[in-house]
Amino acid sequence: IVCFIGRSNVGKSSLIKALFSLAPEVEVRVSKKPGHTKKMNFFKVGKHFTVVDMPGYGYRAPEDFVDMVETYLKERRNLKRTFLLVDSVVGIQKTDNIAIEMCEEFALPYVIVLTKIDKSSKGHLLKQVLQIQKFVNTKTQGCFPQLFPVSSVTFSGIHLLRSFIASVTGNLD
Ligand SMILES: Nc1nc2c(ncn2[C@@H]2O[C@H](COP(=O)(O)OP(=O)(O)OP(=O)(O)O)[C@@H](O)[C@H]2O)c(=O)[nH]1
Ligand SMILES: [Mg+2]
Repeated sequence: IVCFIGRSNVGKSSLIKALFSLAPEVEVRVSKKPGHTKKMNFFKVGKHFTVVDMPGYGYRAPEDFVDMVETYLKERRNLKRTFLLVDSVVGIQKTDNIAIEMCEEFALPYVIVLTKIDKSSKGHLLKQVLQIQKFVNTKTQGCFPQLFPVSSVTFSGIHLLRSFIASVTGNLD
């Protein structure tokens, strides 16, 4: 199992949709309104692999978010990796820090994915990437050292992330 967490509207559902665009049995709902995903959604991919789309935290998050998500992340034994999505336009926000602290506290192996890279200029993106990379290198323990910048609109970075997920879940063919 791998799961995707991040602030409301950061692009979790869109990313899952982009990653599994080749697997038509995976049907992901995306909405313009933040706070769209209210429950944890489980998508079975193949026989041995499940993806979890989590509700977003922050703005218009469901009230039981903390209970639902924290409890899940804390107790899930076969959770292979947690993908923590950060909006590349605005970088790491307060609520992202809370999620990062939660991953650190539960000693979850997690990976930071930068979303919506089509929205900012190359220069702005580079600045955010360097800043977040420095944060990862100096302030985190459980975070994978490489960032994955992606766009669900242009599909930039999607192939690499898909391969990474395949390798951590043992689904490489
Ligand atoms: N430009 C751009 N827009 C994106 C990208 N990914 C998502 N969006 C837009 O961002 C909005 C939110 O996307 P969702 O995938 O629903 O976000 P979410 O994180 O699942 O949101 P919640 O379910 O509310 O937590 C939608 O309007 C998407 O079209 C991207 O890579 N580039
Ligand atoms: Mg969603």
